[in-house]
This record gives sequence, structure tokens and C-alpha cells, in this order.
Amino acid sequence: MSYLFLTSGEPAGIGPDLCLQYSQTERPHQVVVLADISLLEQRAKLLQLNCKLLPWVPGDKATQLAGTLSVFHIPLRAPCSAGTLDVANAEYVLAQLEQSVAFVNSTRGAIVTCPVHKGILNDSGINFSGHTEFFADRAGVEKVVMMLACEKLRVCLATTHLPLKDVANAINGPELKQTLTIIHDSLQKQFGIAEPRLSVCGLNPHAGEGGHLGLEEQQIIEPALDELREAGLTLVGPLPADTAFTPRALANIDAVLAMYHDQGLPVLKYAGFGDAVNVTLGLPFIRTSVDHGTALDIAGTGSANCGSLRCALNYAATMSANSIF
Ligand SMILES: NC(=O)c1ccc[n+]([C@@H]2O[C@H](COP(=O)([O-])OP(=O)(O)OC[C@H]3O[C@@H](n4cnc5c(N)ncnc54)[C@H](O)[C@@H]3O)[C@@H](O)[C@H]2O)c1
Ligand SMILES: N[C@H](C(=O)O)[C@H](O)COP(=O)(O)O
Repeated sequence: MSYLFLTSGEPAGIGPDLCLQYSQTERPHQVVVLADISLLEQRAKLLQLNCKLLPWVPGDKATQLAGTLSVFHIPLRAPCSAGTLDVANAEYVLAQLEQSVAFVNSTRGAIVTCPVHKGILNDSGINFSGHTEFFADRAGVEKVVMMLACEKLRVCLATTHLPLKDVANAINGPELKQTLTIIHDSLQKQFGIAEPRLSVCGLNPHAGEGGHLGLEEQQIIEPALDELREAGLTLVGPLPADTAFTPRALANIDAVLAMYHDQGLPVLKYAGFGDAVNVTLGLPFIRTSVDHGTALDIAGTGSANCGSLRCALNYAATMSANSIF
């Protein structure tokens, strides 16, 4: 069995709470949490959770017993209180991510991430747009795709963490073709879908209304889809995004490609927040994550819902077992 390396993320957020909540039940996976052990001890006290924290070193079996957690200790850079960000701990957050990559490169395993706070990382001087971009960079992969999935729906993004004003300029034929090819290949190799059917949203209202509301559909998206259709991919679109997520439009569709973050993710989070998973497609290793952020407003209160973390861990384990790289 391989390991699931679980980064605990922003120490002031709900990541540490979720790791501790997860520790309360027996689990089918060998999970190793990357975190500061004393931070977890303090948070466990705050949450009134009993958890035996077991220092883990490479080669050890990770505990699967309720009330215990295997932890690879990474020291905090400054004391942390739940809900209060501190730039001094940005390096601590980054160290978890770097270490998780080192572990998946040296052992069999997958990475599962708890949320980080992009703002505080950037405030500290670290240029960080998201885990997706970070892992692509560390893996030396030019292109990856962010996919969020819940029971009803899979949504992929053509652009990820970009200001809205920059989105139109970032949509181009070569990258759209790469993105759709990655989605198609990943659904085949990692999700066992023999002939994936993908739908693609337009960028503009009404998919450009025949060119009267924008030309990106006619000039960029349609030609890219036509080329890929000739290569054998099954693609529907470009569809007006406002009706691309209706039950009828989604019938027989395996994944929807949205052109930008807030075109696709609000729909997915409406359909499945709390039980959805964020998967990075196109990496040479498996990486999944929760569907939510650091939730500083509820860190340390005990009200964080651990459902998405459970789904992310289960997804990573299933993908590890089934993937053909
Ligand atoms: N995977 C990630 O690393 C990730 C994902 C999304 C957002 N973020 C980051 O998180 C930070 C905060 O983002 P935000 O405020 O937009 O979104 P958020 O998801 O942190 O919070 C939105 C709302 O949902 C609630 N919420 C979130 N997760 C919850 C859970 N597990 N249980 C119960 N309630 C929950 C919060 O309390 C809040 O009211 C930002 O810096 C953002 O970049 C990180
Ligand atoms: N776009 C994601 C979301 O809204 O859930 C989130 O920011 C996390 O992205 P990364 O996995 O790239 O950090």
C-alpha cells in the first residue's frame, strides 16, 4: 500500500483541525500528515479531541487506528493562533509543499492538500498563485488542468488563478488543445472512461452571439475544437455557459471545461460543496485537495466540516490504485 502525504496547509486555518478530526476514526489508508507536532497538540486541546501524534520517518508504516495520527514534523516559524495569519509562517506552509513533492518523488504515494492562504504567502514575498501552479512548476510540467469533481459533476478550468481582466488574453488555441487533451487522457487513464465526452463553455455571453458579443468563440475556441474532433475527441460546444450546466446539457457529459475560475467553480460548489474534490490533472503524480479554503472564521472552533478532506483522501487512494501513468 502506498502513502497519502497530507499537507496541513495554513496553520491559522482549518487544515490542522481537519487533520485532527480525520484522525478520530479508523481509516483504510496510510496517511502521513505534514505539520508541526506542537501546533497539532495545541489545536487538539482547543478542539477537545484526543489524538496520539506519532512522529513518522520515511519507511515507517503510517498508523490507521482511530485516535492516532502519523506526523512528519515540520517546525512552525512563529507561534500560531487559530484564525490569525502571520507572514512569518509562510515559509512553513511552503516547506510542507516542498516536502510532499520530495516524498512522492522518493516513495510510492500521492499528495493531498489542506488549504493555504494565497494572500499571506504573497504578502511574505513568495510568488504563489495556487497549489496547481506550484506542483506543475515543481514537476517541471508545462501544462496541468484544475478539475473539481463531485458526485454530479466534473468541472475543469481553461484558466485558473487570473484576474478577470486578463482572462480573454489568456485563452488561445494551442493551450485550449493541450488542456482538452490532458482532460481526455486523464479521464481515460485515471478514471477508466474509455471514450470521454467533454463539453466546452464559450467565453462570452451566449457563446459570443454569432460574433456580436465577442469573437473568441469563432476565432479561437471553435477552430481548436474542430482540430481535436478530427483527432478523435468527442467534444460538445462552445456552449453558452449559462445553460451548459442544466441537467439536459450535462446528460452523457463526463466533464465540462469552463473558461475561467468563476464561470465553473460556483456551479460545482453549489452542486457539491463539502463533498467535492480538487484534482490536478497532467502531473506525473497524484494530487488531490479539498474544495474549500482556509476558513479562518471558524478555525479552532470545531465547526469545520471534514467531508471534502475525506473525499480528497479517498479519491487519491482510488486514483493511486487505478492510474496508468
Ligand atoms: N485548496 C486551497 O488551498 C484553497 C481553496 C480555496 C480557497 N483557498 C484560499 O482560502 C482563503 C480563504 O478563501 P475564501 O474565504 O474565499 O473561502 P473559504 O472556503 O475559506 O470560506 C468560505 C466560507 O465557507 C466556509 N467554509 C469553508 N470550508 C469549510 C468547511 N470545511 N466546513 C465548514 N465551513 C467551511 C467558511 O467558514 C466561509 O464562511 C483564500 O486565501 C483562498 O485563496 C485555498
Ligand atoms: N481554485 C480552488 C478553489 O477555489 O477551490 C482553490 O483556489 C485551490 O486551488 P489550488 O488547488 O490550486 O490551490
